[in-house]
Amino acid sequence: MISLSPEQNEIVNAPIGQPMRILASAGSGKTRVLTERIRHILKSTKKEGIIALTFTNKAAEEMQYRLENCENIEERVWIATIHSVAQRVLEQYGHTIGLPSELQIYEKDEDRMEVFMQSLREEGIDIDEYLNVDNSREQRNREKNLQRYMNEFSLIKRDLLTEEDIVSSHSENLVLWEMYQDYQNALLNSGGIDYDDILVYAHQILLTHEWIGNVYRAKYKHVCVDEGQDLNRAQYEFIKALCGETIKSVLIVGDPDQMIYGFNGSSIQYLCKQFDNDFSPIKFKLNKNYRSSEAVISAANKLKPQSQVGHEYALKGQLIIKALDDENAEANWIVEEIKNLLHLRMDSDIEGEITLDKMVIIARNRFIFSRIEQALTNNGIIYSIRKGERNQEPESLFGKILDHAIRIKLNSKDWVNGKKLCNLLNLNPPTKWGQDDLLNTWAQQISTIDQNNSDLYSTILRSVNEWDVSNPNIPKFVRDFERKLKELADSLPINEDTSVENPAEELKRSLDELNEFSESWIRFKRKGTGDSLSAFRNAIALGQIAKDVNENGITLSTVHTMKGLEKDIVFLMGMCDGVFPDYRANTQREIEEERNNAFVAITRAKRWLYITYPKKRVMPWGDERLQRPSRFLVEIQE
Ligand SMILES: Nc1ncnc2c1ncn2[C@@H]1O[C@H](COP(=O)(O)OP(=O)(O)OP(=O)(O)O)[C@@H](O)[C@H]1O
Repeated sequence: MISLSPEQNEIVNAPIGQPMRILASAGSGKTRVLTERIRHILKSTKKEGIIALTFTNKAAEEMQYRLENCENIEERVWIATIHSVAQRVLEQYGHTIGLPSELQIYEKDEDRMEVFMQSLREEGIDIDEYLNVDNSREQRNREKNLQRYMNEFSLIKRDLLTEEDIVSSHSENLVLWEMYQDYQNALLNSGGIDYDDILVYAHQILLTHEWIGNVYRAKYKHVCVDEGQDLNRAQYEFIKALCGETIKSVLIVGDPDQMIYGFNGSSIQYLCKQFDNDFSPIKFKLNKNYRSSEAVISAANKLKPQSQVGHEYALKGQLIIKALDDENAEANWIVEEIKNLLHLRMDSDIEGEITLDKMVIIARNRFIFSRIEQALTNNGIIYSIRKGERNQEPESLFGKILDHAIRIKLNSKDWVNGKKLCNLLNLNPPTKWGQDDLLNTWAQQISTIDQNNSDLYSTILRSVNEWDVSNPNIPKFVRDFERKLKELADSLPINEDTSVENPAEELKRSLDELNEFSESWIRFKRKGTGDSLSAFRNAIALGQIAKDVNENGITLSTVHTMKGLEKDIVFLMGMCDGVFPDYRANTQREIEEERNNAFVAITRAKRWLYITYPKKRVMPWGDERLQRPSRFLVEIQE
């Protein structure tokens, strides 16, 4: 167990009951201090509960893991993302503001747009006129305008804007607020809400029903918030409403230099100003980097002058910068370097053997990885890509049918998924949505259609229809269908013609997805946050029970998915202007956020940092373009 520094200790052992704000630089031990503080509160108070709010599900799991050995941890500490806590408020108290009890989250953009468009069509509205599309023949214009409105709606929710705000800020489009209301009604008429609504409605519930906030406040007397620099207004106001007038023991920790969610409405002003105004906290600072070597800290300080100091025992480490002829040369050079490192095996800078799991390749965006993936594969080097937390769509027909059927079971008004299911199975969609018996009716229809596996598909619908939504018997479903799918596999003719759609592959994918479904259910039950089908479905939609990434081999990660994590050896690739900073960043504020991204990327390194860029890149249409090194790289080299 590493001992805490005097500065860290002061925070962990500060008197309990007062608001605290910690501004701390990369690698200065924020996460450690936060977990130790929670441990301290648990020990020092008898029964009081703590809500610990994280930014990602992964960070919540990590904190859970670190606090595992605390007594009564499950009962006393609620560790979750802000969205998960808000979702729980909705599940339990949504009815108090007129929301249906089985709320469906439309997590995909395409579904939200479809719900909106269909409701306009039903009202007999001329969509092109409504969306202000000049040329009605241009489908692309319509989609672009629609996407623009969807972004506006998102912004309204993330910034908690009111009608007056909209009217004063959008004088060129006075109907925006009306359109927003149309969109909200369209969602609710389909029995659903969107991702941003979770916070908006939960906030509204807490503001309008003091007693509901009191239910939480009776149990939880302390609130801790991680990654405070990434809060947007809706998130901040939700936390504030959760604390109400009574919770004063609020600790917020963050690093303004690591704010990288501006596209999500984040602003450092909630951490740096608003919290100050609302809570008058005691303030702390941590700027000693315990993670990185001198070489890494020096590079970080070039980007963010005086942001951090190294600690007494920081190793020298190394920074290697390399310009390569083109993207292939860059990928090959990195792969050769990885091989050299593996060959080296030991070095006094690195604890233990140098292995692939001690390395990460970071890029500004995932499109940069195509060459390096190819080069790693060609050299037989195992790698995995860290994915974001959003839900993965099923791919097999079996998986898709199951997914849509579950949504219909939960919400028979969900014509978006209902129609998709009808399309998949060649069924006629009903003229009216919302009847309880849809799945059974479709199951009967399929039985009469002559198509491959119709028996299997109708049985899926029937089985899902029979589930008790408050506690579905999913293990039995999994057992039954595992057997059925295996029987189908056994009956396949041998020597399948692989030039046509391969049924063996499709069956394998179906079984894999059934297995994933089963594992998700087990993880959901283990979390203990509910038993119902709707809680399960929403946990999937919010990525709360996503499978851990397989971190075998070397990791490839974008800056955003590497946030909060660390590795001994970091390769930062594709470091040319246009990629990093991203070509769309034009304003001063956007460029500063790109700088934050670069700062996050390099401070992931514990010991050795490699930065590379190609001197030319081939554009998708074949042109070769000369590249300039990233302006951030130039600064680091100065
Ligand atoms: N007092 C300490 N002594 C030695 N090592 C420490 C100390 N405090 C933290 N560390 C180590 O420093 C590293 C960074 O700590 P941590 O991840 O908590 O920092 P952080 O501030 O959350 O980082 P970031 O914001 O950059 O993600 C970890 O490896 C941690 O174990």
